[in-house]
Amino acid sequence: MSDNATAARRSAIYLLDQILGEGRLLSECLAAGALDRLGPEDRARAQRLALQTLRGLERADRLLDNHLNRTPALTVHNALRLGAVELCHGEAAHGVVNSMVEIVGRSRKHGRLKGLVNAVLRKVAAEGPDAWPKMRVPRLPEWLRGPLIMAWGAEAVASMEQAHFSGAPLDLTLKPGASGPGEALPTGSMRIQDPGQVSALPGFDQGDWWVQDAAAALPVRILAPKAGETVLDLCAAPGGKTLQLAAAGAKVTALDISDSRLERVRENLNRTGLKAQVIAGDALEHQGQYDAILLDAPCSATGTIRRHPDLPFAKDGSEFGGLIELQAQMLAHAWTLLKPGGRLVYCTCSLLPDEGEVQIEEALDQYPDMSIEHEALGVTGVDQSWITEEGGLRLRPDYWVDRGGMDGFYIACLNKSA
Ligand SMILES: C[S@@+](CC[C@H](N)C(=O)[O-])C[C@H]1O[C@@H](n2cnc3c(N)ncnc32)[C@H](O)[C@@H]1O
Repeated sequence: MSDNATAARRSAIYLLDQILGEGRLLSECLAAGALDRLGPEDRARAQRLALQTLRGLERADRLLDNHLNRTPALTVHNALRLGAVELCHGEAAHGVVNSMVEIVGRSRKHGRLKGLVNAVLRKVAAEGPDAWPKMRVPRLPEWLRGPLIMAWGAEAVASMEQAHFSGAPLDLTLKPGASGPGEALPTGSMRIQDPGQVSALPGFDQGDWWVQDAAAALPVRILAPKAGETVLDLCAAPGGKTLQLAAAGAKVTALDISDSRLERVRENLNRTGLKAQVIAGDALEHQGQYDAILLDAPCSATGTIRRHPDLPFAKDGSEFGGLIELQAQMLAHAWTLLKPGGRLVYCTCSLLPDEGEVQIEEALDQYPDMSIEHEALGVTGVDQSWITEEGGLRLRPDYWVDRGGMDGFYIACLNKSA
């Protein structure tokens, strides 16, 4: 057992404690420096272990429940969960068990439970790997499952859960004229199933491409920015869509309320050699007049659970009402910034109709100068069956299932009468 492997496991358990105990997102833990003590390889390993454990948490708990009389303290439970998941993914039993026994044994508070950890994990090592593939696909928590079944039906939600459990490949958006690694998807993105270290892929240093889910690349393809147009990217960070707008030759204003997240936009612009005016500010206070606007509004992010399996555990849906209200306010203000005859793409990486279809239905009722631009959805690779009644695009994680799915998104292109 290497010290590094144990260090990565200890950090993975810390992440699980934060996510499952404190309701913090993985991204928040990372921003707070949770893995700063580790080298790049162990940092990647700790994240991978935590995410893998969250994807398989329901199965791990079922296996562990057979051998636990009562639920142990959270951090010990998380060590057992991580151990169970690793064992069921084929990791060598002695390495996993010894590592978890060492980690728990060193804890001043829980050290006496190392015997329990040893005994339980040995039992899981004996029976878990056979049982694992026969267990049901882990389900979303009820606070999210219920509304999604109401919206899409039980069968669709089961398919989404399968997609969440499978995780996500890496998608890239190419700079116009550049080439990049991977398999070309129907919409033009490139897909790599097992990418390894992203910065080591060909073309990264040259800025030939950037990481962006294939679904997340569609809003800008639908907006179809033209060279020289003034385009406002109202919620820009970390900047995948800003890069697409800039690469099309538009004069881009990239605004976001979070200066720290805008740092990522600046880094991405530098690496790719693309240009945009970057502004830290509140979308609701911004002024100006633009030919086109992209409003990628803050949302529940429930469309990104394939990549962020921490989300259903860290959240409970209590902030959704506030987000839905904010989206409506942002759309109202963005509409005042759009020149007559201009177009606005509204999108959210959400699976909830209240953050997508319903927002646009209500806006179309409310604004006499707003209409849907149906032709905008005629983008290469867009399946006609994804088009919704009001004329938007509904993307789901269980679409393109044979290729590895896509993020859930809602996208609509709105025209302002001249
Ligand atoms: C869905 S993310 C945007 C993703 C981005 N468009 C991309 O493609 O990389 C939503 C963003 O909205 C920003 N945001 C939240 N409230 C805001 C506000 N009042 N004004 C401007 N930006 C805001 C968040 O900081 C976050 O970066």
